Amino acid sequence: MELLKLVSIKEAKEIIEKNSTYKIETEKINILDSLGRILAMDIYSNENVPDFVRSTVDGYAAQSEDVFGASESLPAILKLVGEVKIGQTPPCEINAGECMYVPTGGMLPKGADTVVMIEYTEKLDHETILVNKPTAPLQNIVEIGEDVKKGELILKKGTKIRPYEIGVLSSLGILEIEVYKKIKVGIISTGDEVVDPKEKINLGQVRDINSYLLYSLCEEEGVEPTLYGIVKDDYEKLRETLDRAIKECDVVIMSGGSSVGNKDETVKVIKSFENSNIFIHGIAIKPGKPTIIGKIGEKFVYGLPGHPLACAVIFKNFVAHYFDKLRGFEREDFWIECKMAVNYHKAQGRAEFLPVRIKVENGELIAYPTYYKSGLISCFSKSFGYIYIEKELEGVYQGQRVKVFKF
Ligand SMILES: Nc1nc2c(c(=O)[nH]1)N[C@H]1C(S)=C(S)[C@@H](COP(=O)(O)OP(=O)(O)OC[C@H]3O[C@@H](n4cnc5c(N)ncnc54)[C@H](O)[C@@H]3O)O[C@H]1N2
Ligand code: MOO
Repeated sequence: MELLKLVSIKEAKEIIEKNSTYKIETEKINILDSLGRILAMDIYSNENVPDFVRSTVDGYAAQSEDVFGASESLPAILKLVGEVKIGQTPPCEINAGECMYVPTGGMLPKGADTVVMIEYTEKLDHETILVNKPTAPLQNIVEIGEDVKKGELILKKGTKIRPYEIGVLSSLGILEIEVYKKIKVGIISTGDEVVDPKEKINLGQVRDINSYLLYSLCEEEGVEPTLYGIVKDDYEKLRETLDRAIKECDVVIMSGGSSVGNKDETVKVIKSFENSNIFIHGIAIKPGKPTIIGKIGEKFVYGLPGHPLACAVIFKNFVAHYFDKLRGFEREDFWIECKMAVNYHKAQGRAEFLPVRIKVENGELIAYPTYYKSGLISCFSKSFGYIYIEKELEGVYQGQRVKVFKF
């Protein structure tokens, strides 16, 4: 029986990168439809935001020199020369010894360099204001271009659009942006024992988890999944479904039948396509060892392990990574540092992704492994994230500080 030739995680990622030649087209969309999409252009600001000096409080625009040293016992006395209306330009400039009422968000009159909050003033009569607290130059104001400067690169190609990016774009009046089209991903579950959850199952059968798991993982990545259903371990049917999926999608993910058993047809079926090339069959990772990654023409085809946990771990590490490459997205992984609750001995020869949940004990974050087998699914839903244990290590010790990455 042929043994799988395992590549390391690093090698697998490099192979994926080297083979990422497929081009994803771009499209122009309204910013309200752009949440989670990846920007396909650099965006420069063509104006200053704000483009006028703006007050951040309700109060009196004044010259800071005039209110320097003002106090309750010795207030500064200013002449009120008018009022700024919100959304309008000030009626006039102010000079030394003068002030003008300005609302929050109102434009500062020329001559003013500070705004005294209304709470620190007293209106003596219709044209006299007493100020009993000093304000420094530039206090309580937003300067021209303080938010965004004209000509500034505000969003880089490859940025994932969040609500905050949409806010910045609307502040500049940019309502249409160019993003990568959603990557179309075909999902095929295989296995004689796998049954659609809508149907009744018999002993020995299992409900299809992977179609649902992969579909939602795809949605989380902002790509467009299509389910091609469950295909029995039948070479012709699998070939026919893969042929259809590869024509209709940019990437195809199959699950099940990736190992070396008698009925594991995935490799045979991929190889039957004239223009196919399998560049990975086996990664030194737990869970997820018997993973297949190849191409049919220019399009990537994945054969993920049938075990649901393995399927999810491989998706996160090697499918999402490929989506990133196609869209120029640089992912940043953040972690939470925790203390390990117990000793954990890792399997030899493979790097391991160990699911954990976090508890707070005596003010410390403690990571508890949610003991798992890769054929299970519920331990992931009980976990916060995972710790990564390198291939060369034997395991992790109780009390050791570990990095917990969120799922
Ligand atoms: N002799 C060996 N046997 C196995 C090896 C090995 O190296 N030598 N590797 C094991 C590892 S590790 C994994 S992971 C699995 C992967 O197996 P396959 O990818 O070939 O998947 P199947 O055999 O088709 O299924 C495995 C398991 O998962 C269940 N399954 C499959 N599809 C679904 C689905 N859509 N929803 C829910 N569950 C699914 C299936 O019923 C099996 O229980 O191979 C080990 N064996
Ligand atoms: O790689 Mo397998 O996923 O350990 O069971």
